Amino acid sequence: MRTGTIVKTSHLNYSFRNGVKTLDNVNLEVPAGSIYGFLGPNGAGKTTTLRLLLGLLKNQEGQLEVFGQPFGSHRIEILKRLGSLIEQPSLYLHLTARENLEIYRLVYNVSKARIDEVLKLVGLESTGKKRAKQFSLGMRQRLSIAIALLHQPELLILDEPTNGLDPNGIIEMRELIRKLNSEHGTTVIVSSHILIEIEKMATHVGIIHKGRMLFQGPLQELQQMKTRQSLLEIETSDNRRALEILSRQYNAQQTESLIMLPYEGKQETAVINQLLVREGIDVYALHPKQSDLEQLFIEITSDNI
Ligand SMILES: Nc1ncnc2c1ncn2[C@@H]1O[C@H](COP(=O)(O)OP(=O)(O)OP(=O)(O)O)[C@@H](O)[C@H]1O
Repeated sequence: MRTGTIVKTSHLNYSFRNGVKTLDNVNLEVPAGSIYGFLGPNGAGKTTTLRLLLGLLKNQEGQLEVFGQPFGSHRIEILKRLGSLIEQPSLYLHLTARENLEIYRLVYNVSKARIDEVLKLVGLESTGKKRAKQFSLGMRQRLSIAIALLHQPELLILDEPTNGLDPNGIIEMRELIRKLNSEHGTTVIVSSHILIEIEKMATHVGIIHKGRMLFQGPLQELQQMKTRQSLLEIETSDNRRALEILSRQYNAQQTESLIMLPYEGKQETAVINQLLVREGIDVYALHPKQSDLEQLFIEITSDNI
């Protein structure tokens, strides 16, 4: 298995014709052997980034490296080593899974035996004479992945592979991704707009929002950040004394003009206010502060996207 970084982008910028920056300085780093969850709300720029990685869009600005090689000058070599499912799968619906694979086998020039291997890998080995048009969406997705796996790619790029799948289909897709990664050492980049989905399978996470990366790192790091509470910023007539009083009960800290402590909810804010007022301190502001990331989680986990 490869070690190091398998995909690296530096200062990637991209604008469609309207002049709006769809990607703004995107620095992606995908470790070899990882399941890299590429997370962001709809329209964040995930597909655009992945299309650039596959050469489906012409790079405008910044560097793209895959397998340690610059994409521009090594396009064909790179594409031979990766597989992808980025648009609707193009399957022959009147053909069986095996027949579909047979067509692509000839395109990729791989052995017949590989068809059995990939069918087994994606769990479609017993679909027999069933035609693809009789398949569920999940089965079609898995057949598309089987096609993408025919040439044994080291890197698999999947754009929202669970979109439209039923709960069972989602679980099967997740298990397939995990298996490919753990048993075959395939590095997988998988995009999604659903935080819990990424948390269930990714080893590393990149979060993109409005074309900008807000977080990138191991999943554990993200989880630590998530549990970190928001801060309550307090401004008073006498911050020095207020700090003294609050420090008796809270983990309070002072910056130049503010006191900050972990935000625990509105009720707690009222208690803090009373405490200070009782001590004769005027409270000018009590302001819960949300980080960009926390705001993003709210957007990602809200139902309306
Ligand atoms: N061909 C295009 N021409 C103009 N604007 C585009 C085009 N493709 C995408 N966009 C815009 O670029 C932005 C990013 O789109 P992109 O498809 O990369 O987002 P995404 O994160 O993959 O979200 P989704 O899951 O909705 O596809 C969006 O505002 C989208 O409307």
